Amino acid sequence: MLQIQNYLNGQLVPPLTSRYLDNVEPATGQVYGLIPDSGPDDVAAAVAAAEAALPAWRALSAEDRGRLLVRIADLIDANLERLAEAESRDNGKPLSLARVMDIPRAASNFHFFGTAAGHFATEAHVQDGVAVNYTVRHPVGVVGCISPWNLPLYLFTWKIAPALAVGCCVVAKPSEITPATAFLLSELCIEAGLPAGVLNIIHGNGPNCGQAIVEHPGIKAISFTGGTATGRHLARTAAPMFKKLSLELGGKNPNIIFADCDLATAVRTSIRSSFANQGQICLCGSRLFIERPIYEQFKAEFLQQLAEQRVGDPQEASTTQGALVSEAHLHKVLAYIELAKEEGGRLLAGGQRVQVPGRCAEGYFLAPTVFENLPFDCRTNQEEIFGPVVTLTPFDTEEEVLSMANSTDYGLSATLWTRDIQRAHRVAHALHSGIVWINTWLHRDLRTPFGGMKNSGVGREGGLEALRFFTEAQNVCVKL
Ligand SMILES: NC(=O)C1=CN([C@@H]2O[C@H](COP(=O)(O)OP(=O)(O)OC[C@H]3O[C@@H](n4cnc5c(N)ncnc54)[C@H](O)[C@@H]3O)[C@@H](O)[C@H]2O)C=CC1
Ligand SMILES: O=C(O)/C=C/C=C(\O)C(=O)O
Repeated sequence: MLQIQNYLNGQLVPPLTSRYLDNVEPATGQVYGLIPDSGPDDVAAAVAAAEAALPAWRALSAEDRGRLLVRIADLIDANLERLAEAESRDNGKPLSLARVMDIPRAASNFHFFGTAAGHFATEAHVQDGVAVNYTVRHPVGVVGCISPWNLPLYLFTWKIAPALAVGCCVVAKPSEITPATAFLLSELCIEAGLPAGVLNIIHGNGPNCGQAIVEHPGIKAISFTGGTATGRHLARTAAPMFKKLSLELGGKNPNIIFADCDLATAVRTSIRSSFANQGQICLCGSRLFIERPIYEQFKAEFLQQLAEQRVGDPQEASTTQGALVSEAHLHKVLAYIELAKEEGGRLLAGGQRVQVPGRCAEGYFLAPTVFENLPFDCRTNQEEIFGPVVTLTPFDTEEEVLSMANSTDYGLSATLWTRDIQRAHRVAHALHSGIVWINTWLHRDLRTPFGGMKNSGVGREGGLEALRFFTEAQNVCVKL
């Protein structure tokens, strides 16, 4: 049985609470490990360790800090197979996906921010020969990073790496549902020689452990990715303490397909943007809007390619759809499928739990599900389902599709498919989304601002935005 430990002040230690939570393998429904059920005392010890480590860590040159981060990136690369297996087992995602997406991206996060810190220049403003102002960016101090279960190591490292790069020390909590790769990362940090206390990984649930991180007065900034309701609660706690907040929350993203698109590429990519990671990516396009002249053709080709998806044991090479992350999440998604039927949706594919024979008989598998005939403003089309469930809706005009696409409380990402370059830019600029992909999906450049509008979040991650978030700007004015 895998028994996970906290990474506190450079050591792997049991929680001060002495309590543990079960860790369940979603593909089998069986408990396969234990994770610390840490509480406020564990968090306080982590903050104390981080505060003690801070002066030496921030005094290191960006190059020296970067060298350590790149060493961690190299160790992630060297342990790719072990990490991918752990991620797949913990989350239910296909091993093949963890191998090519989650773990390589975790290494890229450390590599990118390890090298980026050396390019992080300060600004200067000269006032007509009268004065010069220059901006110093100091590390914020000890920061909290709280991450979700859908892309566990990928999102955990996306927060930790920029914080460490600029000289902050970190108290981090991975999701209690998928703690395994964060634990393996703590072993790699020890192997890399990361100084004690610079990064502390405390495991536990949201209300006890996450809440204690948000409430602790020693934590100066919080970077959070997760559900919108949790983000709202977190903001309510942190705002009166004037903590800096970066919130990456939910999405209900439109995928707009115009009749002049490259249909084959649009269909193939839309299968991925609908169902990758069992639809459990905040960037998945769950509302497909198709221009009426190609609606039937798109639908037929989409359903034909969907039939080639294989729901099965995440460890098998042929599997494209693994298990949903938990029994509770499976039931949440199944409840939305019932709601879609009640709202008048016509079921075109899926809609039911899948029984995978053998070791996965008790796993949380769901057939990729497609509905049509639902109004754009029904709950199915407005609320985040965060699973392999999409809707198809025809449209006639650009104006109509924009009003449907922008109708939700979310504004994270959007995809549009067209060969008309002017329309592509016009529609992109009119979409209320922090991220717009034209003729592609999840094409990432780590330098770009990443985040959402409306209820999809506050602030931006990525590139300079992340480096700025984890620093305090101080202006120094010198009279010439
Ligand atoms: N990136 C995204 O957009 C994600 C969206 N979701 C959405 O959120 C829904 C709920 O999923 P959950 O697993 O419950 O996500 P969640 O938002 O509750 O969990 C994310 C992280 O926040 C922590 N957390 C929970 N309560 C907290 C608190 N009071 N203070 C500090 N940290 C806290 C959790 O332990 C976890 O590490 C999902 O069904 C999905 O719709 C979930 C995960 C990722
Ligand atoms: O940074 C990325 O490429 C992806 C981020 C995805 C999320 O934040 C999410 O699914 O929660």
